[in-house]
Amino acid sequence: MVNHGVSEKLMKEVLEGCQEFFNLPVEEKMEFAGRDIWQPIRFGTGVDVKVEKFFFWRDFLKVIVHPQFHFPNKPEGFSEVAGEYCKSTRDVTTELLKGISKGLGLEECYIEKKTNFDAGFQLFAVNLYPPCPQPELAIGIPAHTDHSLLTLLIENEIGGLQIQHNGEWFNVNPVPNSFLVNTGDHLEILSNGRYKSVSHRAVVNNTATRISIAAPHGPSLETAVGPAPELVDGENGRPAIYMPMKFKDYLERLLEGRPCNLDHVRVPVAE
Ligand SMILES: O=C(O)CCC(=O)C(=O)O
Ligand SMILES: [Fe+2]
Repeated sequence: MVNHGVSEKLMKEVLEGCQEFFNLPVEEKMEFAGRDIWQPIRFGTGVDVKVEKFFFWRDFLKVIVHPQFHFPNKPEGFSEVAGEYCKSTRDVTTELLKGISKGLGLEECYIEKKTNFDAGFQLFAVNLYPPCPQPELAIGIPAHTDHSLLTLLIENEIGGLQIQHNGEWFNVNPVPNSFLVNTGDHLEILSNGRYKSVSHRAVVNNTATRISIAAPHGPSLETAVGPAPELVDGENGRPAIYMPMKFKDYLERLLEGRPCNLDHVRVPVAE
């Protein structure tokens, strides 16, 4: 997505801030280490975690930035830049959700209202993928779908993101100053399958460090989103294909590490 109104300067500054954060001494970053997904600021280093035959070749920083804004207090000035950036992605997402609501034949604020978006759960999730000597033996992030309604992603100019379409993987080439918008599980649920949650992954390379910042925007934690009744018509072959689940519970299921969380809420199809 281009012409989104977020300044090139802000995007550059936030990427630089992330680089400076990862450049901090390990001890300082480890102050934020943790496994609890509800910890507001969480740093992790995945380089030595073994998953089947592959290694997760990335470090990450995950921060809960909405409904309450949290942020590491270093490097200096990073929190202010990130605060402005998070607000900008929220504004862009709100506009997109309005357009999507209208496109589905619903009232403009439909998705915002149904998901209690004003109190929506938003993360600032940064991934740093260092060069990997044997990229074919590692993965940055394995195939997954995002839990959100929409995720806005920016990256430095090093490719690595791939999306799956009809069973095949395609490279997403970085377009400067653009957002890559991924549709997430909750848009698929709310639209009763009209929007598909995109399966994606990140691969690594042996030459350059890649940084990506994902901004997943979701419903409020207390809201259970189900298919919009307006988009369900059981008698005409469009039954509800998902069941509502409170977003907080949905996120907790992520801990089970299933590749596709939508399976938890799919309505079983009668034989
Ligand atoms: O690094 C990327 O491009 C993908 C990141 C991602 O999918 C995520 O953080 O959910
Ligand atoms: Fe993702």
